[in-house]
Amino acid sequence: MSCENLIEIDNLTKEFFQYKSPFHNVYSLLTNTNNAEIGKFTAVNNVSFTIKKGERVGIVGANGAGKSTILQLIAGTLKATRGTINVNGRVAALLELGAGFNPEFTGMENIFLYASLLGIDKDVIKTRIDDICNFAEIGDFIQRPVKTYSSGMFVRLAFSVAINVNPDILIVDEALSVGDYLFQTKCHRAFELFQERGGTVLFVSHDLTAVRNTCDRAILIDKGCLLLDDKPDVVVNSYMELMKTKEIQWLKSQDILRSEYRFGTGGGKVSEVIVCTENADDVAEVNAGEDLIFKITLELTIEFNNPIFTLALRNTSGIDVWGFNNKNMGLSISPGKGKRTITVKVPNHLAVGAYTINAGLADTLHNSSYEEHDHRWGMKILSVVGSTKTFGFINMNPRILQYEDSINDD
Ligand SMILES: Nc1ncnc2c1ncn2[C@@H]1O[C@H](COP(=O)(O)OP(=O)(O)OP(=O)(O)O)[C@@H](O)[C@H]1O
Repeated sequence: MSCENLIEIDNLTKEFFQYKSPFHNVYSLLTNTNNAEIGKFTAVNNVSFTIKKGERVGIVGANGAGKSTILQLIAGTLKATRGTINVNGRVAALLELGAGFNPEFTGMENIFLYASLLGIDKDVIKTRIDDICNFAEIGDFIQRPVKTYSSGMFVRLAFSVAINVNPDILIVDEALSVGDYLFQTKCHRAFELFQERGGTVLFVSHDLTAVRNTCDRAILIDKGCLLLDDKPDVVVNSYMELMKTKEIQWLKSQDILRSEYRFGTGGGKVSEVIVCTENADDVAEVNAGEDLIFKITLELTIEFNNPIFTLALRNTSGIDVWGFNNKNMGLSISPGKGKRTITVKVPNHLAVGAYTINAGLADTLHNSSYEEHDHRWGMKILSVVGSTKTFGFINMNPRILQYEDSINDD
Protein backbone atom coordinates (compact mmCIF):
# COMPACT_ATOMS: atom_id res chain seq x y z
CA MET A 1 0.00 0.00 0.00
CA SER A 2 1.36 3.41 -0.94
CA CYS A 3 2.11 5.45 2.20
CA GLU A 4 0.07 8.34 0.72
CA ASN A 5 -3.06 6.21 0.42
CA LEU A 6 -5.21 5.79 3.50
CA ILE A 7 -7.78 3.64 1.73
CA GLU A 8 -7.11 1.27 -1.16
CA ILE A 9 -10.01 -0.66 -2.63
CA ASP A 10 -9.38 -3.23 -5.30
CA ASN A 11 -12.07 -5.08 -7.28
CA LEU A 12 -14.48 -4.89 -4.37
CA THR A 13 -17.64 -6.97 -4.82
CA LYS A 14 -20.50 -7.54 -2.42
CA GLU A 15 -23.23 -10.03 -3.14
CA PHE A 16 -26.31 -10.45 -0.97
CA PHE A 17 -28.31 -13.65 -0.89
CA GLN A 18 -31.96 -13.25 -1.69
CA TYR A 19 -34.52 -15.35 0.15
CA LYS A 20 -38.13 -16.30 -0.49
CA SER A 21 -39.17 -14.74 2.83
CA PRO A 22 -37.70 -13.42 6.11
CA PHE A 23 -38.43 -16.89 7.57
CA HIS A 24 -36.15 -18.51 4.97
CA ASN A 25 -33.51 -15.89 5.73
CA VAL A 26 -33.56 -16.77 9.48
CA TYR A 27 -33.69 -20.51 8.68
CA SER A 28 -30.61 -20.18 6.50
CA LEU A 29 -28.75 -18.28 9.26
CA LEU A 30 -29.69 -20.84 11.95
CA THR A 31 -28.78 -23.88 9.87
CA ASN A 32 -25.80 -22.19 8.24
CA THR A 33 -27.00 -23.39 4.83
CA ASN A 34 -27.89 -21.57 1.66
CA ASN A 35 -30.70 -24.01 0.72
CA ALA A 36 -33.35 -21.36 1.20
CA GLU A 37 -31.77 -18.76 -1.05
CA ILE A 38 -33.39 -18.01 -4.39
CA GLY A 39 -30.58 -16.01 -5.90
CA LYS A 40 -27.82 -13.53 -5.39
CA PHE A 41 -27.86 -9.80 -5.79
CA THR A 42 -24.67 -7.90 -6.57
CA ALA A 43 -24.85 -4.63 -4.64
CA VAL A 44 -21.22 -3.64 -5.32
CA ASN A 45 -19.57 -4.84 -8.50
CA ASN A 46 -15.80 -4.81 -8.98
CA VAL A 47 -15.22 -1.35 -7.55
CA SER A 48 -11.67 -0.02 -7.25
CA PHE A 49 -10.47 3.36 -5.96
CA THR A 50 -7.95 4.88 -3.59
CA ILE A 51 -8.21 7.75 -1.14
CA LYS A 52 -5.17 9.78 -0.22
CA LYS A 53 -4.40 11.29 3.15
CA GLY A 54 -6.19 14.60 3.64
CA GLU A 55 -8.62 14.15 0.75
CA ARG A 56 -12.30 14.86 1.03
CA VAL A 57 -14.23 12.55 -1.28
CA GLY A 58 -17.99 12.48 -1.92
CA ILE A 59 -19.83 9.43 -3.24
CA VAL A 60 -22.96 10.15 -5.27
CA GLY A 61 -25.49 7.92 -7.02
CA ALA A 62 -29.17 7.03 -7.17
CA ASN A 63 -31.06 5.24 -4.38
CA GLY A 64 -29.93 1.65 -4.16
CA ALA A 65 -26.77 2.28 -6.24
CA GLY A 66 -24.55 0.66 -3.60
CA LYS A 67 -23.02 3.73 -1.89
CA SER A 68 -23.85 2.78 1.71
CA THR A 69 -22.74 -0.79 1.13
CA ILE A 70 -19.32 0.50 0.04
CA LEU A 71 -19.04 2.61 3.20
CA GLN A 72 -20.08 -0.32 5.38
CA LEU A 73 -17.47 -2.52 3.72
CA ILE A 74 -14.78 0.08 4.40
CA ALA A 75 -15.95 0.57 7.99
CA GLY A 76 -15.84 -3.19 8.47
CA THR A 77 -19.51 -3.65 9.40
CA LEU A 78 -20.00 -5.77 6.24
CA LYS A 79 -17.70 -8.43 4.81
CA ALA A 80 -16.75 -8.30 1.14
CA THR A 81 -17.61 -11.23 -1.13
CA ARG A 82 -14.52 -10.61 -3.27
CA GLY A 83 -11.81 -8.02 -3.58
CA THR A 84 -9.60 -6.29 -1.06
CA ILE A 85 -9.87 -3.25 1.18
CA ASN A 86 -6.80 -1.83 2.86
CA VAL A 87 -7.35 0.88 5.43
CA ASN A 88 -4.33 2.55 6.90
CA GLY A 89 -5.57 4.41 9.97
CA ARG A 90 -8.35 4.64 12.53
CA VAL A 91 -11.82 4.97 11.01
CA ALA A 92 -14.75 6.72 12.73
CA ALA A 93 -17.94 5.96 10.85
CA LEU A 94 -21.35 7.60 11.02
CA LEU A 95 -23.24 5.07 8.99
CA GLU A 96 -26.82 4.98 10.12
CA LEU A 97 -28.79 6.35 13.00
CA GLY A 98 -28.22 4.06 15.97
CA ALA A 99 -25.18 2.18 14.69
CA GLY A 100 -22.69 1.63 17.50
CA PHE A 101 -24.99 3.09 20.16
CA ASN A 102 -27.05 1.27 22.77
CA PRO A 103 -30.53 2.84 23.03
CA GLU A 104 -30.89 1.94 26.72
CA PHE A 105 -27.64 3.69 27.71
CA THR A 106 -27.42 7.40 28.40
CA GLY A 107 -25.62 9.69 25.97
CA MET A 108 -22.66 9.82 28.39
CA GLU A 109 -22.47 6.02 28.66
CA ASN A 110 -22.69 5.75 24.89
CA ILE A 111 -19.73 8.10 24.47
CA PHE A 112 -17.59 5.58 26.36
CA LEU A 113 -19.12 2.64 24.51
CA TYR A 114 -18.53 4.20 21.10
CA ALA A 115 -14.98 5.24 21.97
CA SER A 116 -14.19 1.71 23.19
CA LEU A 117 -15.42 0.33 19.84
CA LEU A 118 -12.84 2.61 18.22
CA GLY A 119 -10.20 1.30 20.58
CA ILE A 120 -9.81 4.55 22.51
CA ASP A 121 -8.75 4.37 26.12
CA LYS A 122 -11.24 5.39 28.84
CA ASP A 123 -8.80 7.92 30.31
CA VAL A 124 -8.23 9.53 26.93
CA ILE A 125 -11.95 9.89 26.31
CA LYS A 126 -12.44 11.45 29.78
CA THR A 127 -10.19 14.33 28.69
CA ARG A 128 -12.44 14.94 25.65
CA ILE A 129 -15.85 14.73 27.34
CA ASP A 130 -16.21 18.51 27.62
CA ASP A 131 -15.39 19.04 23.95
CA ILE A 132 -17.85 16.32 22.93
CA CYS A 133 -20.69 17.73 25.08
CA ASN A 134 -20.00 21.32 24.00
CA PHE A 135 -20.06 20.40 20.33
CA ALA A 136 -23.23 18.27 20.65
CA GLU A 137 -25.16 21.00 22.52
CA ILE A 138 -27.83 18.66 23.80
CA GLY A 139 -27.73 19.92 27.40
CA ASP A 140 -29.10 17.63 30.12
CA PHE A 141 -30.10 15.04 27.55
CA ILE A 142 -26.54 13.74 27.77
CA GLN A 143 -27.60 12.00 31.02
CA ARG A 144 -30.74 10.45 29.48
CA PRO A 145 -31.09 7.20 27.50
CA VAL A 146 -30.51 7.82 23.79
CA LYS A 147 -33.83 6.07 22.98
CA THR A 148 -35.46 9.32 24.19
CA TYR A 149 -33.47 11.43 21.68
CA SER A 150 -34.84 12.98 18.52
CA SER A 151 -32.97 11.88 15.38
CA GLY A 152 -31.33 15.32 15.22
CA MET A 153 -30.08 15.02 18.84
CA PHE A 154 -28.80 11.56 18.10
CA VAL A 155 -26.80 12.78 15.11
CA ARG A 156 -25.40 15.67 17.14
CA LEU A 157 -24.02 13.26 19.71
CA ALA A 158 -22.75 10.69 17.19
CA PHE A 159 -21.03 13.34 15.05
CA SER A 160 -19.59 15.05 18.07
CA VAL A 161 -18.03 11.81 19.34
CA ALA A 162 -16.72 10.87 15.89
CA ILE A 163 -15.07 14.24 15.25
CA ASN A 164 -13.61 14.54 18.75
CA VAL A 165 -11.87 11.15 18.98
CA ASN A 166 -9.23 12.16 16.43
CA PRO A 167 -9.82 9.51 13.79
CA ASP A 168 -7.60 9.42 10.69
CA ILE A 169 -10.59 8.81 8.43
CA LEU A 170 -14.12 10.01 8.96
CA ILE A 171 -16.81 8.14 7.03
CA VAL A 172 -20.24 9.77 6.97
CA ASP A 173 -23.38 8.42 5.32
CA GLU A 174 -25.91 11.22 4.86
CA ALA A 175 -26.02 11.47 8.64
CA LEU A 176 -25.76 15.23 8.63
CA SER A 177 -28.98 15.70 6.73
CA VAL A 178 -31.09 15.17 9.86
CA GLY A 179 -29.30 17.89 11.78
CA ASP A 180 -30.76 21.39 11.62
CA TYR A 181 -29.21 24.08 9.42
CA LEU A 182 -27.02 25.55 12.16
CA PHE A 183 -25.69 22.15 13.15
CA GLN A 184 -24.97 21.25 9.53
CA THR A 185 -22.99 24.47 9.13
CA LYS A 186 -21.10 23.67 12.32
CA CYS A 187 -20.38 20.14 11.05
CA HIS A 188 -19.06 21.45 7.73
CA ARG A 189 -16.76 23.82 9.63
CA ALA A 190 -15.65 20.91 11.83
CA PHE A 191 -14.99 18.88 8.67
CA GLU A 192 -12.79 21.71 7.38
CA LEU A 193 -10.83 21.91 10.64
CA PHE A 194 -10.52 18.13 10.68
CA GLN A 195 -9.12 18.25 7.17
CA GLU A 196 -6.80 21.16 7.93
CA ARG A 197 -5.32 18.92 10.63
CA GLY A 198 -4.69 16.29 7.95
CA GLY A 199 -7.88 14.22 8.43
CA THR A 200 -9.47 12.36 5.54
CA VAL A 201 -13.21 12.42 4.84
CA LEU A 202 -15.31 10.05 2.78
CA PHE A 203 -19.01 10.80 2.65
CA VAL A 204 -22.15 9.76 0.83
CA SER A 205 -24.61 12.49 0.05
CA HIS A 206 -27.59 13.37 -2.08
CA ASP A 207 -26.77 17.04 -1.41
CA LEU A 208 -25.03 17.77 -4.70
CA THR A 209 -24.27 21.37 -3.75
CA ALA A 210 -22.36 20.15 -0.69
CA VAL A 211 -20.45 17.66 -2.84
CA ARG A 212 -19.66 20.35 -5.43
CA ASN A 213 -18.58 22.93 -2.86
CA THR A 214 -16.79 20.92 -0.26
CA CYS A 215 -15.14 17.88 -1.89
CA ASP A 216 -11.77 17.56 -3.60
CA ARG A 217 -13.01 14.59 -5.58
CA ALA A 218 -16.23 12.71 -6.20
CA ILE A 219 -17.15 9.18 -7.20
CA LEU A 220 -20.28 8.22 -9.12
CA ILE A 221 -21.76 4.80 -8.38
CA ASP A 222 -24.52 3.31 -10.52
CA LYS A 223 -26.01 -0.18 -10.13
CA GLY A 224 -23.07 -1.22 -7.97
CA CYS A 225 -20.42 -0.10 -10.50
CA LEU A 226 -18.04 2.84 -10.35
CA LEU A 227 -18.91 5.02 -13.35
CA LEU A 228 -16.71 8.02 -12.71
CA ASP A 229 -13.97 9.19 -10.35
CA ASP A 230 -13.14 12.83 -11.07
CA LYS A 231 -13.45 16.45 -9.95
CA PRO A 232 -16.74 17.11 -8.07
CA ASP A 233 -18.11 19.39 -10.84
CA VAL A 234 -17.53 16.79 -13.55
CA VAL A 235 -19.04 13.99 -11.46
CA VAL A 236 -22.07 15.98 -10.27
CA ASN A 237 -22.87 17.12 -13.84
CA SER A 238 -22.61 13.57 -15.15
CA TYR A 239 -24.77 12.30 -12.31
CA MET A 240 -27.44 14.92 -13.07
CA GLU A 241 -27.42 13.89 -16.73
CA LEU A 242 -27.70 10.25 -15.74
CA MET A 243 -30.66 11.05 -13.48
CA LYS A 244 -32.38 13.00 -16.25
CA THR A 245 -32.02 10.03 -18.59
CA LYS A 246 -33.38 7.73 -15.87
CA GLU A 247 -36.21 10.19 -15.19
CA ILE A 248 -37.19 10.24 -18.87
CA GLN A 249 -37.08 6.42 -19.07
CA TRP A 250 -39.10 6.16 -15.86
CA LEU A 251 -41.64 8.68 -17.01
CA LYS A 252 -42.11 6.89 -20.31
CA SER A 253 -42.69 3.62 -18.45
CA GLN A 254 -45.42 5.07 -16.23
CA ASP A 255 -48.84 4.15 -17.61
CA ILE A 256 -50.49 6.45 -15.13
CA LEU A 257 -48.58 9.42 -16.51
CA ARG A 258 -49.05 8.38 -20.11
CA SER A 259 -52.82 8.21 -19.68
CA GLU A 260 -54.12 11.73 -19.66
CA TYR A 261 -56.70 13.26 -17.36
CA ARG A 262 -59.39 15.02 -19.38
CA PHE A 263 -62.44 16.97 -18.28
CA GLY A 264 -64.75 19.76 -19.52
CA THR A 265 -68.28 20.47 -20.66
CA GLY A 266 -67.46 19.43 -24.24
CA GLY A 267 -68.76 22.38 -26.27
CA GLY A 268 -65.41 22.41 -28.01
CA LYS A 269 -62.23 20.40 -27.81
CA VAL A 270 -58.47 20.54 -28.10
CA SER A 271 -58.18 17.95 -30.88
CA GLU A 272 -54.43 17.93 -31.17
CA VAL A 273 -51.17 19.51 -30.06
CA ILE A 274 -48.31 18.39 -32.26
CA VAL A 275 -44.74 19.29 -31.37
CA CYS A 276 -42.38 19.93 -34.29
CA THR A 277 -38.91 21.34 -34.79
CA GLU A 278 -37.40 23.02 -37.86
CA ASN A 279 -36.24 19.59 -38.99
CA ALA A 280 -38.91 17.14 -37.87
CA ASP A 281 -42.67 16.86 -37.46
CA ASP A 282 -44.57 15.33 -34.56
CA VAL A 283 -41.69 14.64 -32.20
CA ALA A 284 -41.67 13.40 -28.61
CA GLU A 285 -38.04 14.31 -28.05
CA VAL A 286 -36.14 17.49 -28.86
CA ASN A 287 -32.59 18.62 -28.29
CA ALA A 288 -31.94 21.21 -25.60
CA GLY A 289 -31.90 24.65 -27.22
CA GLU A 290 -33.73 23.51 -30.38
CA ASP A 291 -36.71 25.80 -31.16
CA LEU A 292 -40.14 24.28 -30.57
CA ILE A 293 -43.12 24.61 -32.90
CA PHE A 294 -46.56 23.73 -31.51
CA LYS A 295 -49.30 22.95 -34.06
CA ILE A 296 -52.58 23.19 -32.25
CA THR A 297 -56.00 22.14 -33.56
CA LEU A 298 -59.21 23.22 -31.82
CA GLU A 299 -62.78 22.28 -32.72
CA LEU A 300 -65.69 24.39 -31.55
CA THR A 301 -69.01 22.52 -31.78
CA ILE A 302 -71.08 25.35 -30.28
CA GLU A 303 -70.95 29.14 -30.56
CA PHE A 304 -68.49 30.51 -28.00
CA ASN A 305 -68.52 33.96 -26.45
CA ASN A 306 -64.77 34.52 -26.29
CA PRO A 307 -62.68 31.33 -26.69
CA ILE A 308 -59.47 31.04 -24.79
CA PHE A 309 -56.82 28.42 -25.41
CA THR A 310 -54.08 27.61 -22.87
CA LEU A 311 -50.98 25.48 -23.17
CA ALA A 312 -48.46 24.66 -20.41
CA LEU A 313 -45.41 22.47 -20.03
CA ARG A 314 -45.18 20.89 -16.58
CA ASN A 315 -42.02 19.29 -15.19
CA THR A 316 -41.88 16.09 -13.16
CA SER A 317 -42.11 18.07 -9.91
CA GLY A 318 -45.55 19.26 -11.06
CA ILE A 319 -44.39 22.81 -11.75
CA ASP A 320 -45.65 24.64 -14.84
CA VAL A 321 -42.31 25.71 -16.25
CA TRP A 322 -43.80 27.65 -19.10
CA GLY A 323 -47.24 28.37 -20.51
CA PHE A 324 -49.22 30.82 -22.59
CA ASN A 325 -52.76 31.62 -23.70
CA ASN A 326 -53.90 33.24 -26.91
CA LYS A 327 -55.04 36.37 -25.05
CA ASN A 328 -51.66 37.22 -23.63
CA MET A 329 -50.13 36.67 -27.08
CA GLY A 330 -52.63 39.17 -28.54
CA LEU A 331 -54.44 36.58 -30.65
CA SER A 332 -58.25 36.43 -30.75
CA ILE A 333 -59.88 33.15 -31.62
CA SER A 334 -63.16 33.67 -33.46
CA PRO A 335 -66.16 32.38 -31.51
CA GLY A 336 -68.17 30.64 -34.26
CA LYS A 337 -68.47 26.88 -34.71
CA GLY A 338 -65.67 25.18 -36.64
CA LYS A 339 -62.05 24.19 -36.67
CA ARG A 340 -59.11 26.45 -35.76
CA THR A 341 -55.43 25.77 -36.20
CA ILE A 342 -52.74 27.77 -34.44
CA THR A 343 -49.01 27.39 -34.98
CA VAL A 344 -46.68 28.84 -32.36
CA LYS A 345 -42.90 28.94 -32.47
CA VAL A 346 -41.08 29.10 -29.14
CA PRO A 347 -37.37 29.44 -28.40
CA ASN A 348 -36.47 26.44 -26.27
CA HIS A 349 -34.91 27.45 -22.96
CA LEU A 350 -36.06 24.31 -21.16
CA ALA A 351 -33.61 22.42 -18.97
CA VAL A 352 -32.94 18.83 -19.97
CA GLY A 353 -35.74 16.63 -18.61
CA ALA A 354 -39.26 15.37 -19.18
CA TYR A 355 -42.35 17.57 -19.42
CA THR A 356 -46.04 16.83 -19.78
CA ILE A 357 -48.04 18.91 -22.25
CA ASN A 358 -51.24 20.29 -20.76
CA ALA A 359 -53.78 22.16 -22.86
CA GLY A 360 -57.22 23.62 -22.31
CA LEU A 361 -60.05 25.27 -24.21
CA ALA A 362 -62.41 27.50 -22.23
CA ASP A 363 -64.96 30.20 -22.94
CA THR A 364 -64.87 33.59 -21.21
CA LEU A 365 -68.46 34.35 -20.28
CA HIS A 366 -70.09 37.80 -20.05
CA ASN A 367 -69.67 37.90 -16.27
CA SER A 368 -65.92 37.27 -16.76
CA SER A 369 -66.13 33.72 -15.38
CA TYR A 370 -64.82 30.78 -17.41
CA GLU A 371 -66.46 27.66 -18.71
CA GLU A 372 -63.95 24.85 -19.19
CA HIS A 373 -64.89 22.99 -22.39
CA ASP A 374 -61.94 20.68 -22.70
CA HIS A 375 -58.99 20.42 -20.36
CA ARG A 376 -56.31 17.86 -21.15
CA TRP A 377 -53.70 17.23 -18.45
CA GLY A 378 -50.78 15.09 -19.54
CA MET A 379 -51.79 14.95 -23.23
CA LYS A 380 -48.28 14.01 -24.21
CA ILE A 381 -44.78 13.75 -22.81
CA LEU A 382 -42.03 15.89 -24.29
CA SER A 383 -38.43 14.97 -23.50
CA VAL A 384 -35.67 17.55 -23.77
CA VAL A 385 -32.36 15.77 -24.20
CA GLY A 386 -28.72 16.83 -24.41
CA SER A 387 -25.87 17.67 -22.15
CA THR A 388 -26.60 19.76 -19.09
CA LYS A 389 -25.16 23.22 -19.50
CA THR A 390 -27.23 24.74 -16.74
CA PHE A 391 -29.06 23.83 -13.59
CA GLY A 392 -32.51 24.87 -12.40
CA PHE A 393 -35.69 24.84 -14.47
CA ILE A 394 -34.55 26.80 -17.50
CA ASN A 395 -31.47 27.66 -19.46
CA MET A 396 -31.10 31.45 -19.52
CA ASN A 397 -28.33 31.22 -22.16
CA PRO A 398 -25.77 33.27 -20.23
CA ARG A 399 -23.00 34.91 -22.23
CA ILE A 400 -19.75 36.16 -20.78
CA LEU A 401 -19.35 39.84 -21.68
CA GLN A 402 -16.12 40.42 -19.89
CA TYR A 403 -13.46 38.52 -17.98
CA GLU A 404 -10.50 40.13 -16.31
CA ASP A 405 -7.59 38.29 -14.83
CA SER A 406 -5.37 40.23 -12.47
CA ILE A 407 -3.21 37.38 -11.21
CA ASN A 408 0.45 38.39 -11.04
CA ASP A 409 2.94 35.67 -11.90
CA ASP A 410 5.73 37.15 -9.77
N1 LIG B 1 -28.40 -6.60 3.95
C1 LIG B 1 -28.85 -6.59 2.70
N2 LIG B 1 -29.45 -7.66 2.14
C2 LIG B 1 -29.88 -7.65 0.87
N3 LIG B 1 -29.76 -6.59 0.04
C3 LIG B 1 -29.19 -5.48 0.54
C4 LIG B 1 -28.70 -5.40 1.88
N4 LIG B 1 -28.17 -4.17 2.08
C5 LIG B 1 -28.32 -3.50 0.92
N5 LIG B 1 -28.93 -4.28 -0.01
C6 LIG B 1 -29.26 -3.93 -1.39
O1 LIG B 1 -28.08 -3.47 -2.01
C7 LIG B 1 -28.38 -2.39 -2.90
C8 LIG B 1 -27.49 -1.21 -2.56
O2 LIG B 1 -27.93 -0.68 -1.32
P1 LIG B 1 -27.23 0.60 -0.67
O3 LIG B 1 -27.89 0.85 0.65
O4 LIG B 1 -25.77 0.40 -0.67
O5 LIG B 1 -27.62 1.72 -1.72
P2 LIG B 1 -27.38 3.30 -1.63
O6 LIG B 1 -26.70 3.70 -2.89
O7 LIG B 1 -26.69 3.66 -0.35
O8 LIG B 1 -28.85 3.82 -1.64
P3 LIG B 1 -29.56 5.11 -0.90
O9 LIG B 1 -29.14 6.32 -1.64
O10 LIG B 1 -31.00 4.79 -1.08
O11 LIG B 1 -29.14 5.09 0.55
C9 LIG B 1 -29.87 -2.10 -2.75
O12 LIG B 1 -30.56 -2.72 -3.81
C10 LIG B 1 -30.22 -2.76 -1.43
O13 LIG B 1 -31.56 -3.24 -1.45
